[in-house]
Amino acid sequence: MQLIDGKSLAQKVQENVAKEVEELKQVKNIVPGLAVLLIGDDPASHAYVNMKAKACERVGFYSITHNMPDTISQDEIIATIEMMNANPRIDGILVQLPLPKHIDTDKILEVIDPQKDVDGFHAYNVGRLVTGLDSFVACTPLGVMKMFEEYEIDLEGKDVCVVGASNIVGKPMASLLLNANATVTITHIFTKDLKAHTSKADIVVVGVGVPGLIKEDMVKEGAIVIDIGINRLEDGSLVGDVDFKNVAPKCSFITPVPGGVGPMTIAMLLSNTLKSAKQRV
Ligand SMILES: Nc1nc2c(c(=O)[nH]1)N[C@@H](CN(C=O)c1ccc(C(=O)N[C@@H](CCC(=O)O)C(=O)O)cc1)CN2
Repeated sequence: MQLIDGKSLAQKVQENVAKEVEELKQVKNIVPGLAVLLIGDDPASHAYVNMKAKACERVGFYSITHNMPDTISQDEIIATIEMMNANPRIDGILVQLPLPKHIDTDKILEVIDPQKDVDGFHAYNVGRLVTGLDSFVACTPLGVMKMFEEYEIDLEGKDVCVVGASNIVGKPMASLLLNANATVTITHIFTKDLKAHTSKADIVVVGVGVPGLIKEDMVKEGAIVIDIGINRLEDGSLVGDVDFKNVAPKCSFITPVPGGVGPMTIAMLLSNTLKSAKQRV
């Protein structure tokens, strides 16, 4: 069994981004800029946004965080996004999710200029991804693809079971895998027999937020298991959606939580923002 080390890979991606930022500054006098909108007081969202701001600082980006109370109106959020759309120093805009219940997430995401949509959540970029065109791709699934590349895991013709069909993880993950010529099954809350699907798969990718959902008898011998789940337990510890201790011995490759896919999310956000800055006109 080989552990896929997301922490080290994320570090490597960040170092490469930092080098490219230095070049971009010297050759074109461009400093990539990221704007983050953080609405409400969810502690996990605050922690992730802080991590993003620190990562931006490390690689030499300009970044701004718009911290807003959860009493804010939808129109005020839209006005802030429009301001960022028009700001020439800003190459990437993201709205930290989840949003408070009174805000319509789909409406908010549609306002972001698709050319600055470094989270890849805008319908324009989702459509381009599905059709196999170049686009901004959601950071977590993009990070998983980077892991496959780094560990030379060939996807062509592989049976992959994606557990979870969310817009930010499961669906873009399935599109990326399909574009890489894998045979993809997406399972979700209404799937009748989850085990029937996972146990046949060469690769299982899970991101649903249910601690320990994937058990030893649900994966085949030699499977590759990618755990996108991030669940904070009452004792403060962090676990994924896979029963790691019992599943790992059966796997050829597996990602841990923490230190697996999570750090790749921020690394790929930096990479997407750099890509956007390079496309500045
Ligand atoms: N607008 C977005 N919102 C959310 C996204 C996203 O990509 N865009 N993803 C998640 C949260 N997220 C980034 O926003 C994120 C999650 C986890 C990690 C991470 O590095 N996790 C570490 C553990 C960190 C800890 O101790 O808490 C790990 O798994 O090792 C980074 C970013 C939902 N919202």
